[in-house]
Amino acid sequence: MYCVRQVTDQLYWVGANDRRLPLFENIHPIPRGISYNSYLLLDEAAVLFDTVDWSACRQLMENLEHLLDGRALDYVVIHHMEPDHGASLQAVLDRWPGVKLVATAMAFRFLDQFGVSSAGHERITVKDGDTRSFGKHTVTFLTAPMVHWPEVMVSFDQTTGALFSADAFGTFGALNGRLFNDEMDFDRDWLDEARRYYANIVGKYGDATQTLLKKAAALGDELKLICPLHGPVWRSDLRYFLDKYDKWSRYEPEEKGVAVIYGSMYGNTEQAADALAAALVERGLTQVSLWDVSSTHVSHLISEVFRLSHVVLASVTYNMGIYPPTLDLLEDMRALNVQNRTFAVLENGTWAPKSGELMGKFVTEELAGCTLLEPKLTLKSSLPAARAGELEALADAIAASVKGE
Ligand SMILES: Cc1cc2nc3c(=O)[nH]c(=O)nc-3n(C[C@H](O)[C@H](O)[C@H](O)COP(=O)(O)O)c2cc1C
Repeated sequence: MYCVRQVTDQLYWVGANDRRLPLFENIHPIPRGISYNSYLLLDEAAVLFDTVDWSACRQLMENLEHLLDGRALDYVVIHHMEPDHGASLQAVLDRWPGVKLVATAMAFRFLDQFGVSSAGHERITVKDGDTRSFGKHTVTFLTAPMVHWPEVMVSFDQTTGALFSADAFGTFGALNGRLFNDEMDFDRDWLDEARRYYANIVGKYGDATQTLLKKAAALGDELKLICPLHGPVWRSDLRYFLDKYDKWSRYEPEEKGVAVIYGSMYGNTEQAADALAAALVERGLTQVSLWDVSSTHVSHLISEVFRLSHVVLASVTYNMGIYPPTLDLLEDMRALNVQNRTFAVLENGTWAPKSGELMGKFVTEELAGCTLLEPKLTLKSSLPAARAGELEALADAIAASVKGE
């Protein structure tokens, strides 16, 4: 059975949802699933913008058969050759032997590398700024290198104002019938997953995203729709999501607040982290969150670090080093280019506490624009009530920094 949504008079969403995939990129948990968006333009030419993951191929084909209704598919525009969008290309090429391919030179190279057999299909190589008319609709192709992969391009339909934005503006989560941002409470139900998607999938490439945002800004009021490869289509309040992307890609926090992330084996570090979080809330901070590094997937922690201005890392000492899950988080922050955050550290050790010094060094030497607040709080196995004043002093320093005092 087909499942399509009309986007504009001649444009249709023909993608599919996957609610069975446990891990996106075999890394990131997606308990709410994922959508693979694909779009069909039925103008004088029938144009497919991207395909879907192999798991969603059958749905894509049924959607296309339904809408084409015996008519041939004329073009496939490939914005991104990653297999979650390119894997079903072969089935489309085999089904419509006359279909022509439109992509960047690098995307065609990747297509060959992934083993897609396109013999007999005309290849139209496009460069940044090239334009093509498909009938009433004239589309401009804009390269967006490293907005995830180097071959990426986006395209802009001048007629409808639709930006096919590839992985930019994507979101984790299956669509479940709702396609447009105004059919859902995005801020309540989707923003956290959108941020987690951005931070972990695109987050490393803030500069590339900024370049794309400038191209989008140059479109001005002509930009009416954003059609990403995952998640909702934006047809209203575009500024809201463009502003989020602007903040995230500048590595600016969305909120002034503190993520307290602790690594603890026997509960003593956890207890101190709990007390610190409570002390921060008592000082009037409303954005305080507390996370166990061992039981929270690192993708959520990265997302929280992108959201908030301050991070407290509380970690036991482990073989004279940082607790391994906390070290993983720090390394992920470095890999994803986390910048411009204020950190505080709390360490624990029974015979030679060392994790605080190492975390402080990592933050100041490995993460661009990040600063370390004093004092560092050192626990020797546990924090006795008699030392509560030291925890209060750390809370004072963090709260003052958050409030900009
Ligand atoms: C495998 C292992 C290695 C450890 N290495 C160190 C160490 O190098 N230095 C130290 O002071 N404590 C070390 N510890 C002890 C813990 O850091 C310490 O007991 C801490 O208080 C535990 O805090 P928790 O109750 O939050 O788990 C180690 C513990 C384990 C299990």
